[in-house]
Amino acid sequence: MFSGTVPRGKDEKEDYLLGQHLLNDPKNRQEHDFVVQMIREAVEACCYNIDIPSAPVVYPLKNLQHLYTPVTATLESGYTLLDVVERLHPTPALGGMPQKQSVDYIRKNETLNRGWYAGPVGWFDGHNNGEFAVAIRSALLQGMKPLYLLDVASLRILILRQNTKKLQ
Ligand SMILES: C=C(O[C@H]1C=CC=C(C(=O)O)[C@@H]1O)C(=O)O
Repeated sequence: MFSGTVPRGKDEKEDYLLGQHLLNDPKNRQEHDFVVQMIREAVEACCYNIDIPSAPVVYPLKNLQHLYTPVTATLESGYTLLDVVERLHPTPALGGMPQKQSVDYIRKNETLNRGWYAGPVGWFDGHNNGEFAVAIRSALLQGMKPLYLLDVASLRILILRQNTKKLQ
């Protein structure tokens, strides 16, 4: 799970300092922890063998660095991948918290229409194989003309495969 962002530095030293600043920034750490705790509660309802590190690490991408906490768990029998997706989306990183009140508040008060801002996208089969990601800041194109264009990025929140039965 990714939440908390800084840019990459222009050289190795600046890159490291930015990453360390992110890692030690109380606001980003608290927000990250809100998401981790929500994910913990969501997977506890349908998984066991839940493994969540006590602290995030800095995860560098091409232009950004994020705080990253990998979450792994095994799905209880009787549940499907969609049960997990339903419980996880939207995390506080996307919809705020408490979930219902903040999503209601955003819908009521935000003047911008987010359109297809965020949603789980993926696949599953009848054997509980599958993989889902949260697509965020998506564009809806009609021809080549954007109807909604916020930016394009994606955030992978979970993977489930029958051979490992792991959720990440
Ligand atoms: C919700 C967004 O980003 C999420 C994904 C990566 C880092 C995030 C952050 O820095 O908080 C967000 O959780 C967004 O860009 O609209």
